Amino acid sequence: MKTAIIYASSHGTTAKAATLLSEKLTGDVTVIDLKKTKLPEINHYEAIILGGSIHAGMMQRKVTKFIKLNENVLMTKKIGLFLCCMHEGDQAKAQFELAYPDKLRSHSISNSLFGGEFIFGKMNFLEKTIIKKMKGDTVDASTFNEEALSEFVQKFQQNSLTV
Ligand SMILES: Cc1cc2nc3c(=O)[nH]c(=O)nc-3n(C[C@H](O)[C@H](O)[C@H](O)COP(=O)(O)O)c2cc1C
Repeated sequence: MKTAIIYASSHGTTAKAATLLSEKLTGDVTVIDLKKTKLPEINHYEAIILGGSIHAGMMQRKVTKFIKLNENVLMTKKIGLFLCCMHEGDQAKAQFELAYPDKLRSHSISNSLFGGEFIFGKMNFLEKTIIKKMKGDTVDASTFNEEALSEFVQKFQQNSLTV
């Protein structure tokens, strides 16, 4: 099965998740960074995995725009959706629901939250100020969840055989 992992990442967490996914998935997998490839051609892929992260409540516009432009084609593919963010529980779930349209979420065969990372060395001054105020310090933190990523892969592969 030809699969494309299409993502946008601000500080590298989603990029790391995309690479890990490509290593764990079987078959022919291509990783596409929307910062480098603005209008990827997706017709020849049977499966598409979309990923982004949350900054100030919103997923990257590059991902949202890609979804809008390809809405109809995406509904003909096997779809996986993931999100990286630091909020957990209901807040994370609400962010996920805001990031991906209803129609695409219902159509997806696997979707998950992979947690996130605060890497102060990669933040600009404004970002550092915002996160320091919110968090109370400038210590790097990670909730990145490789187990959730492996479960996502398992479900994606299992369901792609039946759908
Ligand atoms: C300036 C800034 C704002 C953020 N805002 C949110 C937010 O609103 N909700 C959330 O859950 N995580 C938030 N995060 C955490 C990011 O989602 C997390 O750092 C994620 O790992 C970023 O992934 P990326 O490097 O692929 O962009 C924020 C991080 C930064 C630096």
